Amino acid sequence: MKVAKFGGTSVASAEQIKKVADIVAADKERKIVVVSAPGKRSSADTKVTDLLIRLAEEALSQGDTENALEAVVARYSDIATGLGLGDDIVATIEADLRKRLEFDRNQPESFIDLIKASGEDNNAKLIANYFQSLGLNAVYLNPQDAGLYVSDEPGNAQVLPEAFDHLSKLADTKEIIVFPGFFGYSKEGKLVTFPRGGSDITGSILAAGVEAELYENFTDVDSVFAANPNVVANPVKIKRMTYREMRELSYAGFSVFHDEALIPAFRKRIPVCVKNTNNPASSGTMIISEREYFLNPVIGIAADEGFSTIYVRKYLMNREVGFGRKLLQILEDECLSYEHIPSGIDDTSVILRQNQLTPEMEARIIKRIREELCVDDVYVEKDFAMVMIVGEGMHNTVGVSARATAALARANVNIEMINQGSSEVSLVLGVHQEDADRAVRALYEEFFAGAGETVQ
Ligand SMILES: Nc1ncnc2c1ncn2[C@@H]1O[C@H](COP(=O)(O)OP(=O)(O)O)[C@@H](O)[C@H]1O
Ligand SMILES: N[C@@H](CC(=O)OP(=O)(O)O)C(=O)O
Repeated sequence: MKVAKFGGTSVASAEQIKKVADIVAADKERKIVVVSAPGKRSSADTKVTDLLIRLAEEALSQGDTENALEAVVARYSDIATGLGLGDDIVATIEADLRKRLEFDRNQPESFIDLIKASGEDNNAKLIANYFQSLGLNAVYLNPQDAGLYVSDEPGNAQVLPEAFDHLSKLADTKEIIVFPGFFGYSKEGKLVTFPRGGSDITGSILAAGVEAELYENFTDVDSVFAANPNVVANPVKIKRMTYREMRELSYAGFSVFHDEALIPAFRKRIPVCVKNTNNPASSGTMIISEREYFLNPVIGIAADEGFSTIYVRKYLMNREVGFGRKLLQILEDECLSYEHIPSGIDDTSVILRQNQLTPEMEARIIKRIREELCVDDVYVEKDFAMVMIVGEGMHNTVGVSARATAALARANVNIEMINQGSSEVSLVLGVHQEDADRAVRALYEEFFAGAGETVQ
């Protein structure tokens, strides 16, 4: 059995959904089909998920929900017409949305989750309906009925271990199951969404649950490339990569596959294949446990923006037992997660996602660190990007860091931070945000110039 997930671009229009049906019908092993909400039809378009967030926010601020609701219904109506489906399905979708808008708004985050998850839920119903109209033996399945239980963290759900047992029962299905991505239910029956882009996570959880032979992730590019194609022109295609290479690269900015989606597939050793809905004949990228890496020590270069550094200096920090624990305790008290902690003798920098630091939070953290840890200096610097060079071959190849730093020097990019060693497969370079694209291009040129069309 294969689990096939189709991303927002693959289900953005009737034309795209017809391609999805062809792909599903072409292989009888494709028994579980996970779908996203309709995504962008062009770069200027708006994803249905974003239209739904707007709708939820209008409702919460007692604004004009009718226009916002119309914009969502119009997307489904266009799709239904293009697929030759009757008006019933659109009426069902509109009624569903109106019903959701009546739910309790006292917990705004849960209310937003309920509205935004309707994008996937209604699309799955519509696509199941379309498959049936083609004579395919297909059914829509709701995540609650399937037992996809998750933690009650709105917009940030994590799968609960018992979900896998429930989902394993789907392995016997005779029908093609059309399953909405992006959300599950808490044990108390509350709908909770995964982080944005989380339909990839649903697909991986299902693939692990049924122990699929393959998890296919259909998107709008022929493969994972060695660098973001929006930054580097015609980057080389990656044929094979390991779970940990993909996890590091997607964490660091390869938005083609969600970084949290690797873990369920990895634990059950389910191979993942990233493929193109617009060109299914192309072999795509296989993500597997191990690969040979004699061709190039590096497999990809990614960059992600929006990081801040809390810089702390205290003379004799190295001798103060418990300093690191106390510093991290302050972050824990304030519910802040961090990404890296490069340290010197008398200094340490805590790098964290900037979106966690409101001005009030920043002022409170600085005050607490200064007063409770009696430091000589503490301040926050903003707008950093983390550039990550990733490859299984890096740890036993001499000179990767030297090549990387020399390439950045030639491109006149100042390196603010280097973190190497904790991960065997990556090197992280902190640079100013405005230098990030230049850094990626310089590193790509250094490691991939003349590499041909594909790597590994
Ligand atoms: N290294 C990369 N390789 C391939 N695509 C990438 C990479 N980095 C970023 N992307 C972007 O990811 C996009 C696909 O992801 P996404 O838009 O989330 O697709 P979907 O709608 O299928 O979920 C591609 O169109 C491409 O612009
Ligand atoms: N629709 C959700 C979940 C998702 O995975 O979408 P996509 O497949 O378009 O990345 C989002 O936009 O976040």
